[in-house]
Amino acid sequence: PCLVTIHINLFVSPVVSETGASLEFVVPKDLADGFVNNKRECYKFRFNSVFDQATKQEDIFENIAKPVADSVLAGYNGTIFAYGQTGSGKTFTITGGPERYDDRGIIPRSLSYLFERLSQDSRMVSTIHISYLEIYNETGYDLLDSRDETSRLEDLPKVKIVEDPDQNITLKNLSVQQAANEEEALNLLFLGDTNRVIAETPVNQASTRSHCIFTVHVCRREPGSVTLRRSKLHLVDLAGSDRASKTGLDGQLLTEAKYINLSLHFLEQVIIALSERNRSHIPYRNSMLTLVLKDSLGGNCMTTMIANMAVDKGNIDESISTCRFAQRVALIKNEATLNEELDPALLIARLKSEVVSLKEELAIVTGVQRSDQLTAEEIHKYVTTNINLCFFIFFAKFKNY
Ligand SMILES: Nc1ncnc2c1ncn2[C@@H]1O[C@H](COP(=O)(O)OP(=O)(O)OP(=O)(O)O)[C@@H](O)[C@H]1O
Repeated sequence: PCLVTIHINLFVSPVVSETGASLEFVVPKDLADGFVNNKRECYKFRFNSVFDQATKQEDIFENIAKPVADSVLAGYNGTIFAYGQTGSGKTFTITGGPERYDDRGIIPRSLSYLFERLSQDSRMVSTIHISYLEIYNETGYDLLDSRDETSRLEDLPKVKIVEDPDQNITLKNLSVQQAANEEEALNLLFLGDTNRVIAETPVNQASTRSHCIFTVHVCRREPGSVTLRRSKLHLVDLAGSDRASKTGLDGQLLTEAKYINLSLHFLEQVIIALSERNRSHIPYRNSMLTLVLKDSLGGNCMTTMIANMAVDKGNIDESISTCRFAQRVALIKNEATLNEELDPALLIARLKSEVVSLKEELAIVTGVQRSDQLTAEEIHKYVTTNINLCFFIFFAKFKNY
């Protein structure tokens, strides 16, 4: 199945027309000059769905996040990422607005939904863990650090990527904390968001210029079963995609803009490579973002991209560039598979209890009670076999000489 879906979330009243799930930008000749392309006036893009500024957060959750959360409960990985220029509503969509309860975004609604569904399903034993990572200028920071000393981003624990020989990625120093219920999970979200805000200064609005990845790790098993089902839900608030060339920045801001542009460029490169069927090499290693999302973009994952746009006249070129990026993402076809694995400790316990009951059955049938000690006959058989084997090896070596 095609698992990459693109949804457009419009914030500011559009100067574009929406027809079903497509968007049409009509750029007047005078505006086109110096902005986009003064030859072409009409740009049309098709998407899985288009939401205008009147759409409620609840509708966004029902249409976009709920199907992904359902697949996570079924044991598949899921990713939802919000892409778009600064101020287009990415944080509002992913986390929500601070003022009204109805403005809760995808993260709190997904947590609430996951805990509700897990509590209804008494056939499975489930646990939820949370991690929250911020990537700023190619360095990862653990947002779930609960020490009170954080006043700058640099005070947070730095997260390092470690790759094992099988090219599996682990994130060293990123805490993964258990949440027993919705309230505990929301407290972790709050802790992470507080660290995000504290680490900012008016000069350094890091959250605007960093990528934030909130991950819900779900582990499920039937009572007594040795099979574990592990899945992850990544909810990603990307840095603003504004093009550095246009923003007229210098100094630290320019450095940040370059990092963002570069990491989004590498994200695009990975996406393009994934959409080409015969490509054997996917350039995940170029940036921390693509390495962290390695199993969540093209691999074993249901990926949904939300392209946020502030579609007013001044932003028309950024909006068209966002649409173009979204169209390229739509070309990826993922094959998601169920993440099942055996728990070795449980497997050994099960095999041991099977041995005990088989011994009991055997004792009933043969009338002989087995113990863990070998019988004299078994010891004799074992010793004779070994002597014969040594003799055979000696003979074979002797023949070689
Ligand atoms: N659909 C919406 N309804 C009401 N307010 C919104 C909506 N979308 C965004 N806003 C408001 O617009 C402002 C900018 O939105 P937001 O911070 O989510 O943008 P952003 O894309 O995350 O920006 P940045 O890249 O700087 O992080 C915020 O004050 C937010 O509350």
